[in-house]
Amino acid sequence: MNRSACLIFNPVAGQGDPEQELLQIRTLLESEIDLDIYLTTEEVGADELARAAVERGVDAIIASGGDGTLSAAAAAVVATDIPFGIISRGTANAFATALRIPDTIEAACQTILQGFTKNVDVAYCNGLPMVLLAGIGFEAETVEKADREAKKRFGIMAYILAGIQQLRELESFDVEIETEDKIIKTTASAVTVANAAPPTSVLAQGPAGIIYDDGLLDLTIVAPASKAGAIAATYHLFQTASSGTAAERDDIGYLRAKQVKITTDPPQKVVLDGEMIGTTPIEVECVPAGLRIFVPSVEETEPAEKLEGLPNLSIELKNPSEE
Ligand SMILES: Nc1ncnc2c1ncn2[C@@H]1O[C@H](COP(=O)(O)OP(=O)(O)OP(=O)(O)O)[C@@H](O)[C@H]1O
Repeated sequence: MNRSACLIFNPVAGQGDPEQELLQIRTLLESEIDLDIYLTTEEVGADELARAAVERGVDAIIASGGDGTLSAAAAAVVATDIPFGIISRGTANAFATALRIPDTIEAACQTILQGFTKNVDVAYCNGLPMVLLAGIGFEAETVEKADREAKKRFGIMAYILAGIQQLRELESFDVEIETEDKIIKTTASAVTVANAAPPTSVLAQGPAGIIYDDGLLDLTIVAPASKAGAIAATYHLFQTASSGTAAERDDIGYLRAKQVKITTDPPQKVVLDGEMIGTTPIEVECVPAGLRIFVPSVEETEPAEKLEGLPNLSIELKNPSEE
């Protein structure tokens, strides 16, 4: 007997041809999975459609769209034990990258077809489900500045341009961070509480690797003293994210905690999984193993070598025994 799933599809997400993409998904999945397909509209979002699917008691929920669609659907699936599939078709694809799920339609569908699932942590931030991260300070501002029009025109560049613009307006604030075992007070320009984060969420990259199934949140505090310092700190975090090492600058701090309460003076804007949700204070609590997602059976490893494409390339294999 075939498996079955509810597919929630955003027909305006990303820069591809949505009709073509839906057809591709159906072609790949429908050989083995009976799909009940729902399209999001401006009025009825992925959250509402996913909640209704949970109530119907479906076998699996698959969401396809940009980060907005995926996190809205995931939020409704938290703590239900219904397996959740992700087919990413957005600009940044932060969600899939953070959860280490392939971001091409074909590979994402293969992952779902293989049927291998894993429980990952989620969190609640001020009572709202959080899969990736909550950003206070300039990460929050970046999202607000990269509007939908700009994203459509410039893709991922929109985020970078918004980030650069934000650096020029850098402001610091007093912050108090209360975890289950300590209270930290300092001055900062950005505080990020991550459950999972892609390397492009630079301001979350204080610790050496963000672990999404350890029952803990990863906090990064960035406190540069000047604009030049902000650029240097951001660049350092970018490097640590790429190399998998922990940040080592006086103006970057990091810690892990099960739960955290953050108050700032003055109040700061907060972005939760890519959406503005208001201002500080926030309270974030990790929900260990709160979401069951389809993942590749073998984690993809980065290739250690890439040479193809270089001009006039020739590769000669040496056999040491013949020397
Ligand atoms: N049928 C529709 N018509 C217009 N807007 C829609 C429709 N369906 C969903 N939306 C809107 O799409 C937004 C979510 O977009 P989503 O994040 O999935 O894609 P994206 O913006 O292209 O991706 P990314 O955030 O990665 O750039 C929501 O604001 C939602 O209201």
